[in-house]
Amino acid sequence: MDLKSNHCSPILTDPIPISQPRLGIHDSLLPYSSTGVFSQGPFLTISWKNPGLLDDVLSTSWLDAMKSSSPRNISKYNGNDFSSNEVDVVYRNWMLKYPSALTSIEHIVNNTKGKRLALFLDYDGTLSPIVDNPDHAFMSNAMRSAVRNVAKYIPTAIISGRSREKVRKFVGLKELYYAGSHGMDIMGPVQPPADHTTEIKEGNLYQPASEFLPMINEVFVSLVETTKNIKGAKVENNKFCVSVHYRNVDEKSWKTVAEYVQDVLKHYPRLRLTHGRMVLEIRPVLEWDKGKAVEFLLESLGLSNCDDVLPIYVGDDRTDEDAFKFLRERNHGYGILVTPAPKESNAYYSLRDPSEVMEFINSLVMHKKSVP
Ligand SMILES: O=P(O)(O)OC[C@H]1O[C@H](O[C@H]2O[C@H](CO)[C@@H](O)[C@H](O)[C@H]2O)[C@H](O)[C@@H](O)[C@@H]1O
Repeated sequence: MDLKSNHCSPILTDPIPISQPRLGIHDSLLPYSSTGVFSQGPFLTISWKNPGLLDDVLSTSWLDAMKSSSPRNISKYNGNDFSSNEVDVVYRNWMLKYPSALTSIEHIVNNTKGKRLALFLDYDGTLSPIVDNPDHAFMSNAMRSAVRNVAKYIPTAIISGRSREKVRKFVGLKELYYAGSHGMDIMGPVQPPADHTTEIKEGNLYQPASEFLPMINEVFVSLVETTKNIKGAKVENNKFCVSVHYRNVDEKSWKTVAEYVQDVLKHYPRLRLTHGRMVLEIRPVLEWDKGKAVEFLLESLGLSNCDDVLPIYVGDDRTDEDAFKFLRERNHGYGILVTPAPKESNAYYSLRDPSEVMEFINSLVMHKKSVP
C-alpha cells in the first residue's frame, strides 16, 4: 500500500488562513525543509510534511490559538460572542450542518446494510471527559462495558495522542486495536480474527517515527527542565510526541509556556508543533496522522474496500480532523465530532459529550443484535 498514491491527499491543510499573522516565530520552527521520502515496512511510503505549509500554532497568534483551544469558550463561534441563552440556539443551528449522530442513528444504520462496520474511537474528550489532570482521565465502567460490547460485533480501534501503552492501560480492553502517539505507534493485527469476540493477539508493530525516539526524549527532558518553575505546567511523554499542558497554568504565564516551547524547538527543525485542547504538541515532521492510521488499520484488517465496509470515526479534537478528512475525501464512512460548542469540522455528525458517545455506541450494539 503506497499511501502517497491513494485517494487520501498527502497534504495536511490548515484550517486557519495562511494570511494570518505569525507572531515572532523563528524560521527554524517551520516544518523541515527536506522533501525526502523514506520507506519503512513492507507497505508504506511516508513523506515529510510539506515545507510550504504551516501548523496551526505557527500560522496564528500563539495566545489566540491557546485561548481558542479551550472548550470553556463555548460562547464564541465564527468570531462572534454569544450570551449563554443564545448558545443553545447557535448550537441547534450548527446542528443543521452537523446533525446529532443519535437522532441520525436510523439513517446511519440503514446505510450499513450489506456492509461491514469498523469503529475508530479517540480517547480523551471522547471516551473520557476532559479533566484538569491528564493522569486522571479515567473512563467510566459503563463506557468500558459499552466499548467491550461493541467490539464483539464490530472491529474497534482506539486512536489516541497518548502513548499506546498509556491509552491501553486506561481503556483496559484486550478486544481492541490500539494506535498511540497520534497514530505513530500502531499495534496491527497478526491476522484479523474470524470473529471479534476473542482477545486480539499482539501483532505487527508499526512505528513510522521510530528514528525520532531519541530526539523526542531529549525534547521531553529539556521541556520538563525549562517549564519546571511555571506553576501548573505539565509535560507528558507520549513516546513519539511530547505534550505540554497549560490547562492549569495561570493565563498570564501562557505566553511564557509558548516561548519555552519555541526556544527548545529552535534546536529541532525536524520536529513540528500542533495544538490540542489546552496543550501544545511536539511531533515529527512526518506526513503521518490519525487519518493515515485509520487507513493503515483498515488495510491491515482487510477492510479497505469502500464498497462493503463502512468506517465510523468518533473524536473531539483537532488531530481527529485528519481522520474525518480522510473519510470525507474517500467519501467513505462517517466522522462524528464530539463537542459541546459549535465548530467547523470535516465530520458529518456530532455528539455533545462522552455520555452521548456511550449512548451512540450502545445504539450500534442494539442494531447489531437485531440485525446480525
Ligand atoms: O487523541 P486523544 O486521545 O484525545 O489525546 C489528546 C491529548 O489528550 C490528553 O490531553 C487532553 O485531555 C486531558 C485529560 O482530560 C486534559 O487535561 C488536557 O487539557 C487535554 O489536552 C493527553 O494528556 C495528551 O497527552 C493527548 O495528546
